[in-house]
Amino acid sequence: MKFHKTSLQDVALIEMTPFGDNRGWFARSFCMKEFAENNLEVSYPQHNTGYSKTKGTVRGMHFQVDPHYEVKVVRALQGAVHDIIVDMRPHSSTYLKWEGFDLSFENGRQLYVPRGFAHGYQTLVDDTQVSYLCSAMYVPDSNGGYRHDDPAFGLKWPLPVSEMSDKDKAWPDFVAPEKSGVKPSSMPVRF
Ligand SMILES: Cc1cn([C@H]2C[C@H](O)[C@@H](COP(=O)(O)OP(=O)(O)O[C@H]3O[C@@H](C)C(=O)[C@@H](O)[C@H]3O)O2)c(=O)[nH]c1=O
Repeated sequence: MKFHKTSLQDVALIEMTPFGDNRGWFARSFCMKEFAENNLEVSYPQHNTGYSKTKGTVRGMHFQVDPHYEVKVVRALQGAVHDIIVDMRPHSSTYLKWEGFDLSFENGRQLYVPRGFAHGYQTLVDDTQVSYLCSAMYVPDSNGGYRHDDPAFGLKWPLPVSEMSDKDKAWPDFVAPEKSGVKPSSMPVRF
């Protein structure tokens, strides 16, 4: 596997190393040893899959709050997505910065999303499956989110939005705690 740095602190873009033959190919998608050598989380008690029917579907921007905050390792098992993450860690050098990544079945790329990031994606084709390893169990009460079009972030999505959950339409505006003086418990990482 190859591990690439990105513009965001602690984020990695991971490429598989496929071994091709007459049947197709084989590749490692997770390796405890290689992740550990790259200082990445190695324990993932949950492995989730989300299927979206329609091109343009947006899910996000999601996180779980501390202490249930989680690393996610995201990839497209089928189809393609534009995946966006926002660094919500107040003490990070890339606090409130974001970056988008194209993840597809064809390119096999995986995105390593550290604890303290908001995460979302838009499907680029119909019938897309996204899989992600999670380093923490799902805890409904610790779920948080921001809207995909929150003006505080100015995220650029490649397509018009076709589908979205009611929950994702209703997330409140992000207000920077350092500006408002309010230190919300709904930040992924507590202030
Ligand atoms: C995430 C999750 C959801 N659920 C349930 C809750 C709900 O009834 C149903 C659908 O949940 P959601 O609407 O939150 O699914 P979805 O919008 O696909 O949520 C996912 O979005 C992407 C962007 C992420 O980053 C993921 O961590 C996750 O939050 O599944 C679980 O039982 N376990 C889980 O781990």
